[in-house]
Amino acid sequence: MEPAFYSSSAELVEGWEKLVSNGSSEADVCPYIQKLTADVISKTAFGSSYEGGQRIFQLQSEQAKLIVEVMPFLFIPGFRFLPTKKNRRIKEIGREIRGILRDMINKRENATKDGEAHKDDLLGMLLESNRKVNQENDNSKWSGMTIEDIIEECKLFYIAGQDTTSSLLVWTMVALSMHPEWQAQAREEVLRVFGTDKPNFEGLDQLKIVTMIFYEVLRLYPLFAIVLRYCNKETKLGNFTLPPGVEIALPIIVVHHDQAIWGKDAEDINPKRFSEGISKATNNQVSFFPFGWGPRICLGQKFGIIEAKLAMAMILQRFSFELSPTYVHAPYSVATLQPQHGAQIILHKL
Ligand code: HEM
Repeated sequence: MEPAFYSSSAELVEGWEKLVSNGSSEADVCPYIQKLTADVISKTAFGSSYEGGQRIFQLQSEQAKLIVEVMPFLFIPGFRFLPTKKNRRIKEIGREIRGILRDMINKRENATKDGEAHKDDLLGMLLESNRKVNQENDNSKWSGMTIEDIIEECKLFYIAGQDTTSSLLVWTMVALSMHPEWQAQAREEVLRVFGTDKPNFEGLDQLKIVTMIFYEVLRLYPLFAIVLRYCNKETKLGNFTLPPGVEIALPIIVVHHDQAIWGKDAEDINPKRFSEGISKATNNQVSFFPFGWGPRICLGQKFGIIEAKLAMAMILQRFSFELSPTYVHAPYSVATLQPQHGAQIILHKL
């Protein structure tokens, strides 16, 4: 993982170094950071480079935008089955993504048969564990995952592993631009731990201020505004009894902004509230859950935080940054919480 995190972050900062060759330059950082996290997930999950997965990312983001557009009509029973232009495009995209992934899996299986494939990425591990389960059962009865299951897992990793970490990094750059005093503290910490050397995993563990800033950014801008739960059986929730079949929305964004929990400055950026860790900041209540909670909690939270820390450390080592006057603060939710009009930031070479 470390080489993929490092090489993709190095590519990002090298690109920005060219951009600021005259000292300073303005850019919407979103596409650069999206490319970084797309590259990392492509390499670690599928062993392919960004170009290999580029079509899947394009299709998934088009699909997410269309889904947000049709959402207001979903209360009409059967609406999603109507052959409207948008519904047809959503289905078409789904078919194209499944086709690309099926092709990727077939190629990998053929390469494995020829003894060529590597097994240390997610796709390799899924196929290998599937092969073992079936061998243990003498291939008599199919008991592993089906190709369709594997396709669904791959789709989930593409969407869960890319948009999330990129949004965290983008919001962190926006927050640190709004609060240069925290940007200075974060840079001081990074330079104290790494100097101008290449960051390593052990050092990333020592970045306490950067971690506090990430938590505060995830509190104010939780990438998923809500998570959903479905009651399989009658469930007691406080004074309520919920019958089976009921779906519950847990509004992360509302809890994270609640003044009764976080105090009068709930709307302000104050990383200090996490200086003694999450349990102290929340009084041991479940009031901070940007990665969800319970058995379905995010599988990639450590992955995402380490990836973001490494990228942020490399950015802080090389640049200072501030918001451009053209930036408009408008968080909106398309699959994840994103700045609606981009994140225009002025980068200065250090
Ligand atoms: C800062 C980054 C991230 C945030 C804020 C985040 C947040 C979340 C949330 C809120 C959920 C739903 C949990 C629930 O329903 O309780 C989730 C699920 C998931 N995430 Fe993440 N995520 C992040 C990064 C990642 C990364 C980098 C990966 C993969 C490498 C990943 C893989 C997954 C997977 C596979 C699930 C589904 C787990 C399941 O249903 O059992 N996430 N994430």
